[in-house]
Amino acid sequence: MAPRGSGLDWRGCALATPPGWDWPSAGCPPARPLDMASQLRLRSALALVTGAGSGIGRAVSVRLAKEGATVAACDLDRAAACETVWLLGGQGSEKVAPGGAHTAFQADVSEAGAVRRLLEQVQACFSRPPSVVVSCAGLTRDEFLLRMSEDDWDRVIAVNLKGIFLVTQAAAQALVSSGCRGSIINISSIVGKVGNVGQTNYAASKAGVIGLTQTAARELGRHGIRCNSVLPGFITTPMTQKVPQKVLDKVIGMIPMGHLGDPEDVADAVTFLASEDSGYITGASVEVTGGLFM
Ligand SMILES: CCCCCCCCCCCCCC(=O)CC(=O)SCCNC(=O)CCNC(=O)[C@H](O)C(C)(C)COP(=O)(O)OP(=O)(O)OC[C@H]1O[C@@H](n2cnc3c(N)ncnc32)[C@H](O)[C@@H]1OP(=O)(O)O
Ligand SMILES: NC(=O)C1=CN([C@@H]2O[C@H](COP(=O)(O)OP(=O)(O)OC[C@H]3O[C@@H](n4cnc5c(N)ncnc54)[C@H](O)[C@@H]3O)[C@@H](O)[C@H]2O)C=CC1
Repeated sequence: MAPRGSGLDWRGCALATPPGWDWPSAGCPPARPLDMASQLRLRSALALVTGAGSGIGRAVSVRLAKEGATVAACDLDRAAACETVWLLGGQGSEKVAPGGAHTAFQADVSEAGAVRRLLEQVQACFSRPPSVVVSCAGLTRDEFLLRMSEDDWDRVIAVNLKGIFLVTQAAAQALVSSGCRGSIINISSIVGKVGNVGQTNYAASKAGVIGLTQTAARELGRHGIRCNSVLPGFITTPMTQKVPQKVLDKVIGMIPMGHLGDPEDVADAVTFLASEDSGYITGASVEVTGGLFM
């Protein structure tokens, strides 16, 4: 906590003051009463993160935990989810998880039964539904339209769109039946807004996520459940490693901020939407793109 009269705000950032100005200790503006506990915007939250085993989902898990949330880290890849929990300092897997510890779960979000079991396991482990739900699980199967297979279309839609439908529905059902408020954040993509060569399947799935989330926001607002989409641009993760270098070189030149984003850039936006700092925001699409395709 910044001492009174230090010219620093409640976060310890320098206040914009005229040169030579010295905050009179009695006269400085009331800093937001802040102790360590109130710095933790999510200290009472249970957060379910899908796709938590890599890239953006892992960064989201780390950031939410830093803000005090208990994280249920879910991934198709159990080992990757456990590695994320280890990074958070948690011990468990759903078999031995002590209540409250960060915990790893395995599920294929494209399968209805797996998602139903996931929400059952999370509630059995923590005796409550997750009040923060972040759907990061996703994949690409890029190909030109003229050559794209039905399987490439089906798998991308199943994971990226149906998976978010299943997780959003199961989480909302648990929250509504328990009378709990919540914040659901679905990871779309700027591709869902503008399309992209080689991604008819992926673009359709991500555009669908936006419409799904806006509709969920309309239906769930009355229950105190907010639903928002985040639309990242090119973010450095294993997913973008597959992009041909010549395409990557071209797109970097199109980004007003001149560089690719990091998973932590997305995690910061997600954490804002998860917290009460965004308490009157629902149905929004938040672009984290460095200005690409603004
Ligand atoms: C003028 C360039 C503008 C680039 C704009 C790109 C904007 C993308 C923003 C995305 C931000 C969010 C990303 C996200 O949500 C996470 C992801 O989805 S990461 C994966 C993104 N995927 C792609 O961008 C597709 C990349 N392309 C490919 O994987 C392969 O090209 C493909 C499998 C589709 C076909 O492979 P192949 O048959 O081997 O053809 P080439 O690779 O040789 O390409 C032929 C030709 O087409 C050009 N090209 C390919 N992809 C793109 C593209 N996305 N945008 C523009 N041009 C593309 C490629 O450069 C070649 O051009 P030549 O002039 O013939 O060299
Ligand atoms: N990296 C980027 O530039 C961008 C990524 N996104 C989106 O962000 C999300 C996370 O992507 P990244 O972290 O970059 O990718 P990533 O490939 O690093 O991580 C994706 C994670 O999802 C998991 N997953 C895949 N299919 C699953 C399934 N059926 N069930 C459960 N988990 C599954 C994978 O195991 C992996 O751990 C995705 O939805 C992606 O579409 C959106 C815009 C840009």
